[in-house]
Amino acid sequence: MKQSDFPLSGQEAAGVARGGMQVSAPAPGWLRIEGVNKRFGAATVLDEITLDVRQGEFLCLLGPSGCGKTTLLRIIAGLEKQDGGVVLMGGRNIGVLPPAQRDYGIVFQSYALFPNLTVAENVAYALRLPRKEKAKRVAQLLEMVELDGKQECYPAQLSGGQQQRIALARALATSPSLLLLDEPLSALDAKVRENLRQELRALQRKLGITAIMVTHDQEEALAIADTIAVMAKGRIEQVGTPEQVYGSPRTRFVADFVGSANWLPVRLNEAGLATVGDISFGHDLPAGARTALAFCRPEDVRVEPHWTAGGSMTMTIVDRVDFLGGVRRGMLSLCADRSVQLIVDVPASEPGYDSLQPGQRVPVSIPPHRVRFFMEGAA
Ligand SMILES: Nc1ncnc2c1ncn2[C@@H]1O[C@H](COP(=O)(O)OP(=O)(O)OP(=O)(O)O)[C@@H](O)[C@H]1O
Repeated sequence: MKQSDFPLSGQEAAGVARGGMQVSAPAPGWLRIEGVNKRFGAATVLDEITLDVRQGEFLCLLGPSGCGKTTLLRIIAGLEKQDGGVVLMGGRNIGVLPPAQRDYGIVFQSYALFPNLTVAENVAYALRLPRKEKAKRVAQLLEMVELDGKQECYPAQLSGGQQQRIALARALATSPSLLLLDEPLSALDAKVRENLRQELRALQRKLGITAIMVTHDQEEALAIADTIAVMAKGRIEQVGTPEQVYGSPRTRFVADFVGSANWLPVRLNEAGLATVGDISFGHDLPAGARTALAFCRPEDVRVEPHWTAGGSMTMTIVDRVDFLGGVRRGMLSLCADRSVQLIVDVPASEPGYDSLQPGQRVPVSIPPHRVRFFMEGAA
């Protein structure tokens, strides 16, 4: 990663200016992916991926279409062969084993159930047990996914959400150590998707199983994961908790992909303070830098009831207001420089904000401690 990819604020900025961040190496995970590469023809799809997953952790691989998430999951599963690097599970090099000898269950977006087999036969597919024990285990698994009584149904007789629960029961049938999930909720409608997401998380916690889920949906990843690995163009941009990747993105890509972002072009004024238009953030930029991009989230911007000149407050013009349910999203521009735009989220239920109208002038403030600086031109 280039030095300029790091956001710069306070101590961090000082650290970078002194010649690079001091990052202590994390302890290797229970599942360790080390230096994994993959090419398809001339295209590099995975570029030196290194990732550690703790036992019992729920990790989401999050990124836009084509960034290599599914390929990485398939390499862990042994459904695709890496060109370089290793995959270790509990210290064992599973990267050289065929899929059947790796200890995992997998769920795909398309359910991948056998249409000509009953629910019970689908769930029991991988079970090598005597008949009676098999029936008992199937009943137990169906109870676990709240589909007891559906043993004799065929997949086509079930809803999408129910079919995905069956696929989950089948993946868990042999009590694997690892659960791999490839966009398992993408084909479902919003309400079913949200319910199943919560149930999946509750079940994963209850069983204590390690889970890796591929998704391109940042809201889903934020809601379900212990840890998110944000990917772009075959590389990992950041690994962190949902709070870390949302609140302290390390690259501009992560800031833009996980949630909405405000980017304000700041420059040093004569007093050495970072300013944009008539706002001053009261921060020094990193040594040597005269310009940077100030980043903050829409909910960090405050619409103020009264105008006070100076500091982190500025007068803006409301260009547009969208009602998004829980929040109203205002698109504003600075009166001092109309080319600088701000996205502002205000709680829809708060009195006063429902009267925000296009063309209106409103004072807003951006608390300096909510702002992070990125070098201009960084990825
Ligand atoms: N078997 C294959 N042969 C050739 N190219 C492939 C193959 N599988 C994947 N790719 C290419 O590799 C890149 C990464 O694909 P991958 O499916 O891993 O991405 P992804 O992040 O999971 O995206 P999506 O969410 O769209 O599936 C894409 O450009 C894809 O077209």
